[in-house]
Amino acid sequence: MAAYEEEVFPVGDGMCHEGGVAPVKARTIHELHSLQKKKKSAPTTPTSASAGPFLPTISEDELHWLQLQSISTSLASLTGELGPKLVKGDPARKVESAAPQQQYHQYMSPTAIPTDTSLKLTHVLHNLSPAELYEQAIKYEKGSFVTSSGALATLSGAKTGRSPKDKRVVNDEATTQELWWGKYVSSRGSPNIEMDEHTFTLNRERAVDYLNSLDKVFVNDQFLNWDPEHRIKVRIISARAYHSLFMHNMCIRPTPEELANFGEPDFTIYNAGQFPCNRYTHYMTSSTSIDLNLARREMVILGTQYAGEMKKGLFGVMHYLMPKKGILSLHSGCNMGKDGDVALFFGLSGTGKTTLSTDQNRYLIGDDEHCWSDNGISNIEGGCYAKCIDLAKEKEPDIWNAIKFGTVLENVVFDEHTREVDFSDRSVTENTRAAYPIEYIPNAKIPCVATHPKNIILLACDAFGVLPPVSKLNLAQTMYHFICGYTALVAGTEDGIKEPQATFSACFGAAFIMLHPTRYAALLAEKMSKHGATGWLVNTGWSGGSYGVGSRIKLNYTRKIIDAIHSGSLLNAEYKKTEVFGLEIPTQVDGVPSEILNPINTWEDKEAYKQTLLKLAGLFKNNFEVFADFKIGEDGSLTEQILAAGPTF
Ligand SMILES: Nc1ncnc2c1ncn2[C@@H]1O[C@H](COP(=O)(O)OP(=O)(O)OP(=O)(O)O)[C@@H](O)[C@H]1O
Ligand SMILES: O=C([O-])CC(=O)C(=O)O
Ligand SMILES: [Ca+2]
Ligand SMILES: [Mn+2]
Repeated sequence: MAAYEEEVFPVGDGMCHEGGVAPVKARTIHELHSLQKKKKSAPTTPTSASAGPFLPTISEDELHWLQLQSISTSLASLTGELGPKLVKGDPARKVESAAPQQQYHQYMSPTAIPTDTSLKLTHVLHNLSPAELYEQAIKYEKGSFVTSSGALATLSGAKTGRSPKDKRVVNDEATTQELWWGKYVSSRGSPNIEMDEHTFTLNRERAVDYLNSLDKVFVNDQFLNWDPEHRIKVRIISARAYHSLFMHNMCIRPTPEELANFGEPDFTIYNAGQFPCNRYTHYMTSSTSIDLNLARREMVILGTQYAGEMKKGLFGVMHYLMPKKGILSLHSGCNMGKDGDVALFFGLSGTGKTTLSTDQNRYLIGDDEHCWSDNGISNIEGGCYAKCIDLAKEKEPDIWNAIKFGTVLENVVFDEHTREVDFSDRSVTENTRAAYPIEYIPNAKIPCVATHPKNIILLACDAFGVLPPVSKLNLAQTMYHFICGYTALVAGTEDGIKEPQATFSACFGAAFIMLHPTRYAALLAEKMSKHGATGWLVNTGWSGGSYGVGSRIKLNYTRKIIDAIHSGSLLNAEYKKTEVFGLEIPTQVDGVPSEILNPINTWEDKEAYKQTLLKLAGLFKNNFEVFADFKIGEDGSLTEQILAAGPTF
């Protein structure tokens, strides 16, 4: 009581103090604000072994100067004009003090002629932290909100998925020989449609001009591939905080020391997604263009703001660079058991790579993109990209809990007042996504590397409902199904689609591969036999009938099947061979009703089952015809076996 009275009625200096606490140590509001911020540190991906203290060898001013010089060079036109005049920091923060020469950097070419662009200042927001990017997004980007769990909800605009038909690759002296070229996009064909160097330059100029016309650009300098021996330095220049935060989460984040020593990037993305390409430009068939120039090591994005375009664009680059070194790049998830057994999860979009590699009983190495080298497996990325349509806390607790501060939530719908997300709402798109740093999964293994895999799990979401929930594959069958890359989903949003749509996508990722599929297949066969890995085919799709009659296999059953693969118990189970596809199916799996293991048991109409099975077998046969002429590996001896591993009917 006495103490309380003393606070309210202070005695001593005779002045009236409010609350009696020590007064703030500032005399002006400006001074007060300057007290609020401490010296900044760069956000990083944690490394298990501490990198040691950051000991800069040059001053911070010099470092910023060098970084701006490098970025100005990236943004300079190829015509030899002046590069943009760059300054670090938010344009909303005034740069009044110090002489302008010390403030900005500009790329100078000897013959440079000033242009209006080269006279203005562009602010560079270089490797901002998630908090800074949140502020940028919320202040300046319509459709950006903090959700009740702290994630940043954003809209990707008109495009809510990738645009494979708008991808172009420069056909030059080197690539004309090396790449797997296609003329048009089909689900089974090559994704690489050519463009020439000149047209690339036109689109590059368009993107660079757009970016240089802005008051500010975001620049991310980051890494790909957790194997230090094969790491790639990437720079992403973009116009939206959403894009910068997405890549911050998805690529590997440098330590302050690594950022100081970053130097020049190995690959640069110019993301001018808000600005369309010019439809009158040669090779353009829409207002969207995603252009890859492997010689220049550059990618240009025009006319789409979907962030997955950057993620998968870089994946394509890895699919080119890695096989050149004998390293296999894989569209797969990866996790590791407590005893060190490693599993890969292959599968097309929506088949369960992220869901099944995120397992509370195992260490997560990565959910989507890996390399298999002589050193073992390494994740390419620093984050995960989970589908979140119908996400439920009980079924996928780790993914649910990862949707917190720092996570980008794309195209979800939320309560306007509470900001609670309704994961079942498909109003914007079916393809709602969460992008979060990998360390948001509690049992992620950092660094994200592992030994050679013991199990290779091929995931197919078979909406025809005729593939068994699990089958054991021999090497030839594994190769056959890897080359086929089958899945069949039902487009949930489109009216009237009752029939499942079969998709065959070579190597479970034809949209991203750069070389002929047999090149990757040969590497997989070589590595699987060398390291003695076992292949499995897991159907995460329909049971008890096709889509419309049956239902999707319970996630809980699929998890039990995966558990039995990991533990080794399924390897020693009793097997029966199926007709047509010749798949070895177990008679029993712990925690799974035995009758569902052979799909015919779950179909009421056995005749319909047989017809559907033959129909799917026919689709497999047609698809494989284009690969029948190719030899796999040096002597091609595996080719005959692979051809024989398909369905017979
Ligand atoms: N039995 C099942 N097994 C796996 N996933 C299931 C199952 N039943 C339903 N699902 C749902 O299917 C979806 C699988 O999506 P997931 O994000 O794992 O795809 P992905 O293979 O990682 O695709 P992408 O390459 O596009 O990221 C999830 O939404 C998951 O909840
Ligand atoms: O790239 C995307 O948009 C999502 C993804 O992982 C895939 O489709 O394989
Ligand atoms: Ca995924
Ligand atoms: Mn993917």
